[in-house]
Amino acid sequence: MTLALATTTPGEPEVFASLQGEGASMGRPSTFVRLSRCNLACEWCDTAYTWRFSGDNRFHRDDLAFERKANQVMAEEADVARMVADLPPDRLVITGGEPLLQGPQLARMLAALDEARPGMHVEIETNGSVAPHAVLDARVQQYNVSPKLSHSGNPAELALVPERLDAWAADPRAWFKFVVAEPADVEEVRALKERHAIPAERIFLMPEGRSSDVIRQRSGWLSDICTREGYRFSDRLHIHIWGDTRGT
Ligand SMILES: C[S@@+](CC[C@H](N)C(=O)[O-])C[C@H]1O[C@@H](n2cnc3c(N)ncnc32)[C@H](O)[C@@H]1O
Ligand SMILES: Nc1nc2[nH]cc(C(=O)O)c2c(=O)[nH]1
Ligand code: SF4
Ligand SMILES: [Mg+2]
Repeated sequence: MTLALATTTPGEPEVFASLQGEGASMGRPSTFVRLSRCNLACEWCDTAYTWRFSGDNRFHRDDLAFERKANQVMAEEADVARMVADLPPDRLVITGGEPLLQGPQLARMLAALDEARPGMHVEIETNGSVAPHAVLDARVQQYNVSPKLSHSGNPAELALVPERLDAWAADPRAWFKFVVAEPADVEEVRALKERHAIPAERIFLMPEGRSSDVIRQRSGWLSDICTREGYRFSDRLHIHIWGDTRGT
C-alpha cells in the first residue's frame, strides 16, 4: 500500500521535524509529512511543486490517478510510519498538497504509527473542501482548515463547499486559518463567518507571503483588523526562521 508524497531530495519522502509555524499550535515541535496532489490550484501556493506537475493540471480531478510524477515519490505506508516514529517530536502535522485526498492511505499509515509509537498528537492541514475519511477522522486531534478566498484564483464552487464549511464550523477540533493578501479579503472572511456560524475565536487571519519582508509589511494592517474584530492573528514563524525552504 502506498502514499503519494512530495520529495525534498529526489526519491526521498518529505518527512521532517520542525516547529509548527502557523496557527493554534505555532511553536510546537512537530514532525511533518507532506503529501503530493491537490484538488485546488492557489495562485500563490508555496508548495506548488506538490501538485503542479508537467503541463497544467488545474482542476482536473481525474489527474489524481496515482502514477509516478516528478516531485512525487510513492512510499509504503509502514515506511512513512517508521520515519515519523524515528523523529523526536510527539506531534505529527500532515500536510501537502491536500492530504484529505489520500484518506484511506493516511488511516493505514496512522494505524502503523500507533503500533510503532502510540499516542502521537495528529494535526491535519487542509483546504477544507474535502470530507475526511471516517477511519482517519477518528484518529485526528486537530484540523487546521484554510478555506480559499477569491484571491487564490480557485473557482468558489470547488474551494468553498457549503456543507463542508458547516461541518468544520461545528467540529470543535477545527481551527480556521484564512490567508489574507489585502484588507478587502477580510470582507469575504466576515461573510463566511456569518453564513457558516464560525466562532471568531477559532478564526486566524494569516498574511499571504513567502518572505519575511512581505509578511511583516502585511502584519501591520492585518493585526489592526484582528484587534478591532476579534480574530486571532497567525504569523508564519518558519518563514522568518528559515525562509521559503523545503523541509522546514
Ligand atoms: C500548502 S497548504 C497545504 C494544506 C492544504 N492544501 C491547505 O491549503 O490548507 C499549507 C498552508 O499554507 C498556506 N499557504 C500556502 N501558500 C501560502 C502563501 N503564499 N502565503 C501564506 N500562506 C500560504 C495554506 O493556506 C495552508 O494554510
Ligand atoms: N514549519 C512549518 N510549519 C507549517 N505549518 C503548516 C505548514 C504547511 O505547509 O502546511 C508548515 C510548514 O511547511 N512548515
Ligand atoms: S489548497 Fe493548499 S496545497 Fe492546494 S494549491 Fe492551495 S495552498 Fe497549495
Ligand atoms: Mg508551508
